Amino acid sequence: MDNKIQINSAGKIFTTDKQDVVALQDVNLSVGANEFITFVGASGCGKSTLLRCIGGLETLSSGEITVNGRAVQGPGVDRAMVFQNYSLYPWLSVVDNIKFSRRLKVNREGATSAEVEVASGRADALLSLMGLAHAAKAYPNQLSGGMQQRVAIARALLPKPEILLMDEPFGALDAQTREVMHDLILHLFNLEKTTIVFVTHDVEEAIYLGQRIVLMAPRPGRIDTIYEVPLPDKRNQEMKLSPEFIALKKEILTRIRETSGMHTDTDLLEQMTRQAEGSEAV
Ligand SMILES: Nc1ncnc2c1ncn2[C@@H]1O[C@H](COP(=O)(O)OP(=O)(O)OP(=O)(O)O)[C@@H](O)[C@H]1O
Repeated sequence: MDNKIQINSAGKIFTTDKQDVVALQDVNLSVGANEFITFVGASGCGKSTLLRCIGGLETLSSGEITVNGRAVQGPGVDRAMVFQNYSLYPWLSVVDNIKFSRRLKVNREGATSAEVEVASGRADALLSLMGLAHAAKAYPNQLSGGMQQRVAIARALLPKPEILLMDEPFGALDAQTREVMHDLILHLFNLEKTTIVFVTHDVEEAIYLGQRIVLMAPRPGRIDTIYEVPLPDKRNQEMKLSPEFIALKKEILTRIRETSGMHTDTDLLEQMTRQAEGSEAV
């Protein structure tokens, strides 16, 4: 796998009135091209800070992050970000929200009508892919949370970014909508061949989506463990009941608890593992 993102000895210290916070300490990681990598870890372990540094929204205090071998020095069209709050423009329709960034670029660079047409074609394709064609003319306040997030993802994908950086994108959605979004994002990942870096609090989400999972630990924010997900690349919801899935979930939850002092219901997980093993044996 080609290397897309390289993080070398990354450190980030936030200096506040009261104290210095070491948000990242000696973080080293390679992310491959067309890899789906997920980040989990206790609150405050630096997940969002690292994502923002990759996105160029935050600068490192030490170390370096490169994308395609070039040092990150700010945001760029090669990296798109999607956040938990959909941050759509309320005064623009769905289709205009999706085309917005391209319109700015087109205006700035005095693009030809052919280029505008290509952008429009891709916007229409993304609308269909996201199941939003019927809502193209609607305004954000007329959409459900899941639909708004689909618009935000389509908008992020419009310029064909090589890397999609997602910070708790489904955190505000209900469980059922999240499942739909999971399968949608995996479908997009396969179609668009992007590299996806995805931050979440939800361990099940991290396993279901990720090829690798990076578990970070707090105080100081650092990488604790990297897990390979023992599931085929083509995922389906049934896999969440497999012994491998449940065993990994338990291992990660236990490690998060150990690194943060939080508690999980391990008895319940053990019971689920036994049940899943029982149904495998039948
Ligand atoms: N702008 C800032 N100024 C001061 N401290 C900050 C700033 N941003 C983040 N921090 C601190 O850096 C540490 C890491 O924060 P970060 O938001 O990256 O963690 P996180 O793992 O994403 O947390 P959560 O899961 O709760 O979102 C925390 O202690 C946080 O309080």
